[in-house]
Amino acid sequence: MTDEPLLRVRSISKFYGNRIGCNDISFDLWPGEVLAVVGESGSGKTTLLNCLSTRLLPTSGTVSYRMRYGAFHDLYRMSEAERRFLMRTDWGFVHQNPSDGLRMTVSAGANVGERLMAVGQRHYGDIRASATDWLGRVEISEDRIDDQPRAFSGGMRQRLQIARNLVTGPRLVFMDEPTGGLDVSVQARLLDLLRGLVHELGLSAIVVTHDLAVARLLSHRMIVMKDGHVVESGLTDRVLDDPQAPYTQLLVSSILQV
Ligand SMILES: Nc1ncnc2c1ncn2[C@@H]1O[C@H](COP(=O)(O)OP(=O)(O)OP(=O)(O)O)[C@@H](O)[C@H]1O
Repeated sequence: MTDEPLLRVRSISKFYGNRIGCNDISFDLWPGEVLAVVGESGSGKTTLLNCLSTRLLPTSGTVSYRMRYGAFHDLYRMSEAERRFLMRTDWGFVHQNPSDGLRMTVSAGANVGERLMAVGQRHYGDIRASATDWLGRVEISEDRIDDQPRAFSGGMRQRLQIARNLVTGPRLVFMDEPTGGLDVSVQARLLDLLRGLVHELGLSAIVVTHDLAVARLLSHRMIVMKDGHVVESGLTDRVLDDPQAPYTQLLVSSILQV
């Protein structure tokens, strides 16, 4: 642990014309910390995640990232090439829909291996060995390495997407509803796996979810959004066990009733 954050987010706002996407969001993300961003549909979670991961240009505000060599860089002042380099090396992005994060018509092994090639690995045997190792870590059996992900179940695809993202040893992973769209039993297994990997690798992550159970299991801290604003933030257990904002109280109680 260092005493400096990995990401500093200051007054990020994104407007779509007159419509608020997200408004005046600030927080620090610390090394090894998992932050959940929760809220109902349309509250601005995806807008915020896309602004933080430089997929969307905010209307105002700054996001700075502590590079491996220690200096903070303003993400929106970097060149496109520098941002792409960060995305390939230091960051991962796990999409809700695995087909957005995988190449569906190349083999599972190649999906994992090509990320290693993108960071400069050239030795075929080493790449194949790392891919095999990572498939094992996400519980995909080795004999599926040459199969294409379109032949996989939804849960397997999502596990493959996770392997593809983690194989390069990123420091920060963005996740957009990583267990959305999966059966409940598949979700539980995936969450367990994710929790183990995040812990083992000491990853920092920002996880967007509308599911408070996902936030509870994965995150240390959470922010609750409504209509583009943060209505409450704090340690996950505190927010869920003792919500202060009326909106969070409603969210927590409505979940408990189902
Ligand atoms: N490309 C866009 N153009 C115009 N308005 C948009 C666009 N994308 C999002 N919005 C609006 O911004 C607000 C926040 O949307 P956002 O998708 O960030 O919410 P969300 O919490 O991620 O919702 P969901 O869980 O349904 O994805 C909504 O009012 C939405 O209609």
